[in-house]
Amino acid sequence: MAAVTLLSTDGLCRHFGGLRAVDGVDFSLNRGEVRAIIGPNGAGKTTFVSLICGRILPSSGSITFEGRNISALPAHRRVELGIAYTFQITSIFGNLSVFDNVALAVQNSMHRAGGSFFWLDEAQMRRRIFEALDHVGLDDRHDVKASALSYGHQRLLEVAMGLALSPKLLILDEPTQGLSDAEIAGFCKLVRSIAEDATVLLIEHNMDVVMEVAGRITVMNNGTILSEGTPAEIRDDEAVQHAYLGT
Ligand SMILES: Nc1ncnc2c1ncn2[C@@H]1O[C@H](COP(=O)(O)OP(=O)(O)OP(=O)(O)O)[C@@H](O)[C@H]1O
Repeated sequence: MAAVTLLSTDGLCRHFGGLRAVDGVDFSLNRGEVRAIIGPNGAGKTTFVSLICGRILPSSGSITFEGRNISALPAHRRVELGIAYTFQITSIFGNLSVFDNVALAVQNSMHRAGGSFFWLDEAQMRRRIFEALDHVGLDDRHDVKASALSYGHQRLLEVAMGLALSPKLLILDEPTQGLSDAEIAGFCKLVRSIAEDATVLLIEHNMDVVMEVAGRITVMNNGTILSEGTPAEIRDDEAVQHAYLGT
């Protein structure tokens, strides 16, 4: 089947004063891919995905999602179009239950998107929340306070908060940071199952995870794309080894 472009960027730049955090990035992501973005600290990975989800706006260049220029749209409009994200910094409310955290994520996007999910009645909303919790394996912990979850489970809760928005594109920023080996193995399985319905873009430092889950890898360095290819191609790429692996 021919690949269909879901998201692309054209000459995308974001400068902070004199610093070119993202510097003329041309990027393309096909529907159904699991794409990893890797690169050394400060390469511009988080800035790049923040531009895609609208947390920050570009200095220049454009972002196209499903054929539509979304460069100037605020984040909540992009959520409405199907772009969901979880970031390194946790967005969980510890004193609320697991269920309520997911409910809040859905309600927030409903509210901010001007009622795009307005058609969801209470039963539908509950179903959607439980589906998301079931997907990450937290359904039996729905009434537990989020602060009582282990760190690994809190990260899964964040993924559930993204999944409950039924995204076409789910962006995960360092999702396995701080997880145990067993939790990381579970996470890899989870990403593969999410990818049955959605496109996944993840920033990941754990190379074992990258090699296992990503169909393709984009390597960033100094705000630009250094290389792109399959895990095998990237592993054998000398420029990547030099810049990223320091060998
Ligand atoms: N809001 C900001 N203001 C000023 N500089 C910033 C800002 N955000 C990021 N930067 C700078 O932009 C560059 C790219 O940062 P970014 O966080 O995107 O890199 P990264 O590849 O995600 O790094 P890491 O792997 O350490 O998370 C860094 O030099 C960083 O200090």
